[in-house]
Amino acid sequence: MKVTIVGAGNVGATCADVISYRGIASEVVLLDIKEGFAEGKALDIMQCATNTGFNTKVSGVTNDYSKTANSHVVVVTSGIPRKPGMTREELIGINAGIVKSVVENVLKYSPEAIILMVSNPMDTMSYLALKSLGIPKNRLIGMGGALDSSRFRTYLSLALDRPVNDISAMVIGGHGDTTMIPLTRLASYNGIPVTQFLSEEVLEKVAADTMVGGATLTGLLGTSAWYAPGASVAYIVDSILNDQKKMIACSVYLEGEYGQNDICVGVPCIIGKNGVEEILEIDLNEKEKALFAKSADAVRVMNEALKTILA
Ligand SMILES: NC(=O)C1=CN([C@@H]2O[C@H](COP(=O)(O)OP(=O)(O)OC[C@H]3O[C@@H](n4cnc5c(N)ncnc54)[C@H](O)[C@@H]3O)[C@@H](O)[C@H]2O)C=CC1
Ligand SMILES: O=C([O-])CC(=O)C(=O)O
Repeated sequence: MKVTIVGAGNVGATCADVISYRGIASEVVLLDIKEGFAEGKALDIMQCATNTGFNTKVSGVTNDYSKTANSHVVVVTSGIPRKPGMTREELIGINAGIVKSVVENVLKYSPEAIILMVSNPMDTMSYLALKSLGIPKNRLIGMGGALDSSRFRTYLSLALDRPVNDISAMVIGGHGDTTMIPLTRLASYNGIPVTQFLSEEVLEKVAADTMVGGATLTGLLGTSAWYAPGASVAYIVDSILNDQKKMIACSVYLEGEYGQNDICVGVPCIIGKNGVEEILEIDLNEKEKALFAKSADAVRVMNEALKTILA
């Protein structure tokens, strides 16, 4: 199976690395506009093969979309990342134009591909890609909830001082500092609600830390994170290519689910060989429903901004 990753920067190269060493795809193509950059990253990753034991073929190209032909999955990481003090939403002016031209080129050579959107502001970039390409909605997946949920689980694990893989928890809503909704009420430690172990005050701090998880890392690193984002993309690609039907919170197009229409925002989905195979409508309480509606409103404001930016 072939995976193309557009943007060979921090996130794109990490995706290629994780997908390769875990043997998720047989072929990975990295594409970037910077001359020679994707070629260099691909060679470097390929030269890990003997010492980490994978056989994935990794290649890099400078802006030559013909080399991406017939990809099963295309991951879009092209665009600028934020700097400390910025929001993801501030990236829209530059990233909207990049994402639009990238996905149009991608589709020319891989008309059946499932597109995995990473570039920020991710919910709006997902909406932009879906609307400008007119592809079926099951083929457009925005990556945000997988990462936000892994951060939520990490902070819960630190608060509980228990192994992270014993913890189950999910973040839905927009992929923004103020739009994420960590579902604390439903988080569990081996099936036992975490509310039995952690005080309300601690849980509130865990939720707040999760929401600004990306901003915290941006402050520490000077640019946004890449290891966990790359691993989160690989997790979704694995579920698609190996038809694992994992339940993953992803930004997908809603038509009535959760009371929302004509928007891409994070909800629990079943991800398999057809991309988004099902949207799960879980029971939210009144407070969670109100947060979800507010989150969707904020994403909608960004979607509206596309009209002026791309005019
Ligand atoms: N959805 C999510 O959870 C996450 C989203 N992101 C977003 O992913 C994007 C990439 O982040 P990084 O990899 O850290 O940035 P980066 O700057 O390291 O890499 C971006 C790459 O895109 C390339 N690029 C720019 N325009 C292009 C075009 N037209 N065609 C092909 N390549 C092009 C650049 O040359 C650069 O190599 C950012 O928008 C960032 O905000 C980052 C982490 C998580
Ligand atoms: O924080 C950022 O700008 C990048 C991102 O989306 C994340 O790491 O969650």
